[in-house]
Amino acid sequence: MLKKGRLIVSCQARKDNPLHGPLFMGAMALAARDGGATAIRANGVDDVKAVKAAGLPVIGIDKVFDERVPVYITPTFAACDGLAEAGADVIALDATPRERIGDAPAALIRHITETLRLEAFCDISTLEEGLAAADMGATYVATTLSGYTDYTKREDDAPDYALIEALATRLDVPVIAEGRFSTPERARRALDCGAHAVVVGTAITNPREITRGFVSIVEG
Ligand SMILES: CC(=O)N[C@H](C=O)[C@@H](O)[C@H](O)[C@H](O)COP(=O)(O)O
Repeated sequence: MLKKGRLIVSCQARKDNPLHGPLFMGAMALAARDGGATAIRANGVDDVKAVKAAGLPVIGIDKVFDERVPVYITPTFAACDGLAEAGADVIALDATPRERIGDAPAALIRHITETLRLEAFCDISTLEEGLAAADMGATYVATTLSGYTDYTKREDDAPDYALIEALATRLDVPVIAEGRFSTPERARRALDCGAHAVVVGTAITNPREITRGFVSIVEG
């Protein structure tokens, strides 16, 4: 079980990011551990193996992009199996009912919890999706996709505090806050809204985006 009231750090860098790859993501995980993170979220088999060296629980995902469908976070049994073999302790998946090439969320959750005997971390974007994920056997329900599905896209960059509160009120399974926690104050507020733990990525592990944020304010 991921510890309550703690910070989880997401160490991810896409191919176009100069920090892409297990060498840098492994180092990010060590830095996050030394800074007090309780767990690490990482993408892909190579990065999951690398971040394991930090000795913290790892939430593994495997982003598989296919332009025909919107779902890309751990869409198949094969992706789950690869992450389990790489040493993930928890597997995160897209648990929205959107069109996908791959396996249905309910089947993936069963595969993770019953066959692989790991924890299933369900990324959702609405209250209804969170309730459905819990019914399907989610170990955790996370707000990761709020603002990223067609029907939740919004202009502002604020985290979805109302969703955290609504989920925490309705669910017995732990609710994890993830997405757009760009300051320590925002992350703290997630816990005050009832989140079990909060995941922070960009604001801690993406120096390119952090630099962009400084440049836009310093240089106007
Ligand atoms: C929507 C989507 O694909 N989110 C991804 C999920 O793994 C990552 O790109 C995010 O960086 C992560 O959720 C952490 O969020 P933030 O970087 O805002 O702290």
